[in-house]
Amino acid sequence: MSAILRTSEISKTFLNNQTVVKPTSIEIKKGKIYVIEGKSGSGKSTLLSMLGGLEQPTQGKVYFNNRSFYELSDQEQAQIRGCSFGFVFQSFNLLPELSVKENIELPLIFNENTQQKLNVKELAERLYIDSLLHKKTSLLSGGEQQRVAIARALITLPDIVFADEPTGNLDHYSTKVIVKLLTELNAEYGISLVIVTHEKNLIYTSHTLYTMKNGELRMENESA
Ligand SMILES: Nc1ncnc2c1ncn2[C@@H]1O[C@H](COP(=O)(O)OP(=O)(O)OP(=O)(O)O)[C@@H](O)[C@H]1O
Repeated sequence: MSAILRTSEISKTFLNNQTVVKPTSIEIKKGKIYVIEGKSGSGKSTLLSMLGGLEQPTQGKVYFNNRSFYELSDQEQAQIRGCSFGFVFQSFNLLPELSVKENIELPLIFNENTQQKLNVKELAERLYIDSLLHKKTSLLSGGEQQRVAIARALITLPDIVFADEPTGNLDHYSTKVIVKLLTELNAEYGISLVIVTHEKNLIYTSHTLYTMKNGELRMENESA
């Protein structure tokens, strides 16, 4: 199967001349789960940001559906980020004054071309936050907030979800709910997942496991 997203030797060097991601080529295929493990500071988040269209590589190219992403217009890039990519960060990034429902619907408001593909109530039920839909997110626990962030990332039924330690610091229950939903939606809709995590159940379900060490990505194992 051909890759939806691929890179040719992307690297990132910051202004202090520190190369935090060494030349890396990776392919993201439809319906596959990729996990990246590695120590703090090894370059995982920087790599994820470059793959997700959030940070331009210093060298090399990122191709989404065979088009060089960072050479597209700002509008085209925003459209791909809004419609085809979903993001989940460890820090939730929710708007505290808005309700759970409004936060989940944010991608639909920010980008006029974005379409709602999943039903808010149904998604909320699957994440056990349906009774919280009208509450402000500032009133929720960390685990509940992350489940809202997951719903927001999935509402457009993206091709790829990028998640940076989505279950870091969360309680066992929220972790279990999040792992279950991500793996179910991967199986049901063929959403590809690219996840930076140390969570053993996500590592267990991954099709390809990578480790990042001093900016170098290494494939540890790959299943069919
Ligand atoms: N904008 C920036 N300018 C300069 N250095 C940066 C910048 N962003 C990240 N770095 C540095 O790049 C290195 C890799 O950071 P990165 O966040 O990618 O690592 P990580 O593996 O995701 O770490 P963690 O697990 O702690 O999140 C770190 O040394 C960090 O300080």
